[in-house]
Amino acid sequence: MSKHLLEAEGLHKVYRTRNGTDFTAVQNVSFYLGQGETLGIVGESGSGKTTVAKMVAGMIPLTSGSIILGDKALSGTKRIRSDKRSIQYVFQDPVSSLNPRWKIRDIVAEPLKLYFQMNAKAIDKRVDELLDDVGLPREFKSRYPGELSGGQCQRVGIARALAAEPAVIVCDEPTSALDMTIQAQILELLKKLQQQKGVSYLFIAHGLEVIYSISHRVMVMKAGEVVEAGETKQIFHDPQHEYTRSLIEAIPRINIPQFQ
Ligand SMILES: Nc1ncnc2c1ncn2[C@@H]1O[C@H](COP(=O)(O)OP(=O)(O)OP(=O)(O)O)[C@@H](O)[C@H]1O
Repeated sequence: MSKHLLEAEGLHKVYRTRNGTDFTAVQNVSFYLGQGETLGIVGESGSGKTTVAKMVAGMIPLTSGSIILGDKALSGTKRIRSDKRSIQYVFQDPVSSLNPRWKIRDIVAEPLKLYFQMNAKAIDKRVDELLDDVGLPREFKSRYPGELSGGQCQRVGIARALAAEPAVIVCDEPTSALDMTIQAQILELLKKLQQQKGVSYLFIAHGLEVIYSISHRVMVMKAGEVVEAGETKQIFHDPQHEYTRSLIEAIPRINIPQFQ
């Protein structure tokens, strides 16, 4: 049995590019995630964050390395249903991550049908509860994604992830397509849901300011490697690496009043 809920060891990803050459996107990345904890993964564009996130979620194969959830080693992409259920993904673009031809009811009900034996009445009740959980009116059930704002679509994406009752939700820049006020509301919602349900987040972000308030620990990536990892406060107040310092300097101070 592993010590933590999730342990990733020596993750390595080599992509075969279109011109037939190999490109190493992620090298020797290791981290752990405790139950009810948030690990923020931060780094500039192309640093390998999404590649790590997708390997953890079983969406792309690992070139090498291991991922252990609880006491179980997870295979790359050929995961059994219960392992797929345990790690859910919230995407960066809330609108395009939802099927435009499906009503909100059907989108949120999909994991319920896939993972749990529930009758139609129970599904309807659970969809209502999930919409309540993410702060959306129940009437939205009969709407389509195109009739909702970006922030509302992201709430639907979160409800869909929660429907699977996962141990871990990978949040891949879930607020970067949203404006500042909506960003803050979604972060608050994710924090509230974590307190209520004890779910763990792997939270990907470009900049440190987004993850300051939500992450217990932070892992900084650059060019496919981890340059620094530690408690959020330590990373902000006593960064050890020049690259981390440059990310901190890039933050407009007004965005994180607690940090001043
Ligand atoms: N399918 C692929 N084939 C080839 N190279 C890829 C593929 N997917 C990603 N890459 C490359 O791997 C590197 C890491 O990409 P990744 O998307 O993981 O970075 P990221 O840190 O999430 O970036 P962003 O913040 O822009 O999403 C990049 O150089 C990217 O071009």
